[in-house]
Amino acid sequence: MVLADLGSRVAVALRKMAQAPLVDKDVLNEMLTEICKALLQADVNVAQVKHLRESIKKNVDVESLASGMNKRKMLEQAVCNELCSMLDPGKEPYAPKKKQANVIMFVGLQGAGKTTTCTKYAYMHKRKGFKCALVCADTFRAGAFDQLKQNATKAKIPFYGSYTETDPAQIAAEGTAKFREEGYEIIIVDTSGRHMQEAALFEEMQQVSDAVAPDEVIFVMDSSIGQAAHEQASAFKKKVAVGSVIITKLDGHAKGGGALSAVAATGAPITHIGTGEHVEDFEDFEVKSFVSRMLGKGNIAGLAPEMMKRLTQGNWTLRDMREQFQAVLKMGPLSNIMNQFPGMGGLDFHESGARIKKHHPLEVVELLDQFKLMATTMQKTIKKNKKMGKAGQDLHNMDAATVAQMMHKMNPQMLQHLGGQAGLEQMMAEMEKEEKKHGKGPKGK
Ligand SMILES: Nc1nc2c(ncn2[C@@H]2O[C@H](COP(=O)(O)OP(=O)(O)OP(=O)(O)O)[C@@H](O)[C@H]2O)c(=O)[nH]1
Repeated sequence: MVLADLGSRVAVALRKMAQAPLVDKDVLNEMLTEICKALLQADVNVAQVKHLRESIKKNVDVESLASGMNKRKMLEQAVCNELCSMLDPGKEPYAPKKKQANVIMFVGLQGAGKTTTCTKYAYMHKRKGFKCALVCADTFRAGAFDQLKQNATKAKIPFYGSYTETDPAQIAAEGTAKFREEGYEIIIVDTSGRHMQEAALFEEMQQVSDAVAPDEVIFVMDSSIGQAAHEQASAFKKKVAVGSVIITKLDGHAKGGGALSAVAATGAPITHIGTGEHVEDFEDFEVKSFVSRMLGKGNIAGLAPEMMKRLTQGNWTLRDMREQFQAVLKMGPLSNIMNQFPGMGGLDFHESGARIKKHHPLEVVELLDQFKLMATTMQKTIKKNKKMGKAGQDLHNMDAATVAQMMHKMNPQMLQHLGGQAGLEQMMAEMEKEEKKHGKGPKGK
């Protein structure tokens, strides 16, 4: 996802600033300009970027930075805090309660992923022990009921809908009443997608809301919506009481910044993110860990030091990989583990995890080859950079030819997932840091 690109661009700007011999107002301004440019290009709302810039300028004391040792850390923290406060409206989302009916209404633009997300939400809560049911109040899109029916059946969740009734408020009222009577705890009402220009549909959404009196309204937003996100989110908020937000399709190549900054328009917290088309591709959203993952501040040390050590030292054998995979599988979904690695936040390991579990020899070999290629390429480049380091050149200033050569060698899909050149550079820098920590760095460094 492009958000990983944003993270590495912010990290590059911070690093450049930390390397400056003297940090004065000009250097700070230059860094902020670069960060703001990156944020705008990721579709973060213009007003919010302006606010972030002003707030950092106000809160960071350039004089103390000039004499302090931890310039980069301090600024990184300031940027991190600002991004967190942008994503955190400081409000607790609605928490469904057991042993009572919680009616949750889903709203959003056409194609945002509401129907898919309704099932994901129901499935997640079902696994937490709630008795869940789905109501299809989308009479606008032909096939909407069939889609919900299909998803619900697959996830073994009861559903309600109609092929003949055309009034969505009527269906919603009937469905919720039926499930209330049957003692369901989470009753999810899926509504049709609409644009703010479609006044009649907005009216209809309000009628559905009046008919079911939801305990919570969830606004579902596609991460690729861009700068329009703010305006659309505000329009929904004006009509119904949006209590929380779910951002979908964060697995794709969307810039993401627009949807994230729309949180400010609704004043509602993001509770979950959609990361794929499958029912399990759904994660809880936690602001701090999301921002630090986005900025590439993963947690290698705490999670898989042995794995990283072997990779950076070049002792990466097929046997090692098999053992590592087995250990990793015990720890949870592979995507969760790999996302802890700086620079790997955008990699799609969902498929990989599924493939290992199947244990088909050919598929496992193909997967291992993919990793081996990456490990070898990284190792070679790190060695090359050690030489460059002796010649007074640093990894961070790796010449374009080296990067181009490396990009050429890598599987284009993997490269894309790594966030392109910027993501790759950042990952290499983090690996070099790890290597130094393990005492294998070039002499005198
Ligand atoms: N990659 C990816 N695709 C998703 C995600 N969520 C939904 N989709 C896909 O997005 C498309 C639209 O999703 P729907 O659930 O039909 O959207 P909707 O908001 O109900 O659509 P309307 O009823 O027309 O408003 C489908 O092809 C889904 O599979 C996600 O998190 N990642």
